[in-house]
Amino acid sequence: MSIKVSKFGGTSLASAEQFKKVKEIILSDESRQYVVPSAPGKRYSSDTKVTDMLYKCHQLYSEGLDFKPTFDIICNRYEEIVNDLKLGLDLTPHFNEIYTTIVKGTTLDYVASRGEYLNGIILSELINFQFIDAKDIIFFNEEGRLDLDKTKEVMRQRLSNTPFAVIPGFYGALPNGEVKIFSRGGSDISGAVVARAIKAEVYENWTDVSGLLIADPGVVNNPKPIDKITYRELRELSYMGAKVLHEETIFPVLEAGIPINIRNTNIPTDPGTLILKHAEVNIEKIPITGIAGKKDFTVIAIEKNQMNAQIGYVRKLLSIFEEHRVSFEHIPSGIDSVSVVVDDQQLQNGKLETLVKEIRNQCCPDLLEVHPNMALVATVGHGMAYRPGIAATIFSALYEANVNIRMIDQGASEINIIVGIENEDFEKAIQVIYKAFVPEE
Ligand SMILES: Nc1ncnc2c1ncn2[C@@H]1O[C@H](COP(=O)(O)OP(=O)(O)O)[C@@H](O)[C@H]1O
Ligand SMILES: N[C@@H](CC(=O)OP(=O)(O)O)C(=O)O
Repeated sequence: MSIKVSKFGGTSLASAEQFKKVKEIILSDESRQYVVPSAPGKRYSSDTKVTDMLYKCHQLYSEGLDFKPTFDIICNRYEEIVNDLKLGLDLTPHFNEIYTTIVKGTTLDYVASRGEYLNGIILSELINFQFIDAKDIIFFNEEGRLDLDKTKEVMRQRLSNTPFAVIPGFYGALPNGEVKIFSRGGSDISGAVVARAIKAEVYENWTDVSGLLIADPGVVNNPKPIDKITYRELRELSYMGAKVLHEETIFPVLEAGIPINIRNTNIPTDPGTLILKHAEVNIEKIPITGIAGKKDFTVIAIEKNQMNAQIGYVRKLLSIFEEHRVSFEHIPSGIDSVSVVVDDQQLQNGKLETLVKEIRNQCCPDLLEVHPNMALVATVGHGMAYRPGIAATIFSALYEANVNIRMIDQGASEINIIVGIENEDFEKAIQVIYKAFVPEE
């Protein structure tokens, strides 16, 4: 029988009202056997996610400050949900255990994971599915990377005896049994792991939008949804900032070819977006699949006469980044020039100054310039390889909007054109590229 794995994001489980919608969705289709919840997210734009409050509790405790008021707000949020759902569930023993574990000096991962843990307990009670703690079936190795083989084996065994279960997202266990979380937004990965282990027919990812949209709805007004998209296009878009799915979500399901279906909890009749190995490209209609971007990068630009003839020059340059454990996003290059694009988060605490000094010493460039406050905008789509003029359309749209392009990079895959622009031009750039490709209704 075909089985669906359904992950519900924080916005889908932010209040009792949202829990009721989730219950209806799950119980309306009995193939929805495994459910992966996130922690309660924002109920309105100025609200705070429970996960953020849990991080805050850990931070306050670590600084020797009183975390009880923040902890109480978290407990009240869960109690409100339980009361409004009229569940005869007493979460007090769980709250007490979490509180005393924090006071004993536990890890950030344990504290952050409790949002999903508590939501899992509530949801399992509401829909009458068994609760399975993710730490018993999702495993990380010593280095903190997901151990998919062990996870698949243990999870398959466990789920074969449990036809209907709720498995909290976002965390698993290290070999020593300690809780370990994925990076932020990682419940998406938990859902993909469960789907892979049981070879689900589909991995449903329920959120607050009707699928992946051509651009971020916070930047473009009412962007069109994408019906179908390939795993690779999704990977490019989510890596470049389309935050509806965690950028690593595709890896567990990729090889097995399990489709991902992004759906809207608030409008469950909408078909959403299907993410597949191959998707037909209708380049006549809209020749691109999506646009995404991120702010806050720095470009370190280097010029050296006859760089192309100096064997090992770029290797020497990149080894400086490696030595200082700084990863880079792109390295666009010319004959006598090369630029290294780095996320600002990698350059804090004096790292930028150290890198610049080392590059000057070891690579003796003719010119070294640092361009801060850069944003990257990626226009993605398989159709690009088949239709000329895509780059020209992007560049003329940006030119007409007076956006200064500082860097251009087209990966070897030909499904992605990335431009580097000033942070302040970020929104405008996405809006004009969208307008250039998507015909108005
Ligand atoms: N290209 C895009 N398509 C759809 N949503 C996007 C896109 N870019 C950014 N988003 C944002 O992602 C949000 C959903 O992701 P997230 O807040 O993590 O949801 P959840 O809580 O369900 O996991 C949407 O509300 C939307 O604002
Ligand atoms: N609650 C975690 C994990 C997660 O995936 O959440 P969401 O599904 O709401 O993005 C976070 O905020 O990072």
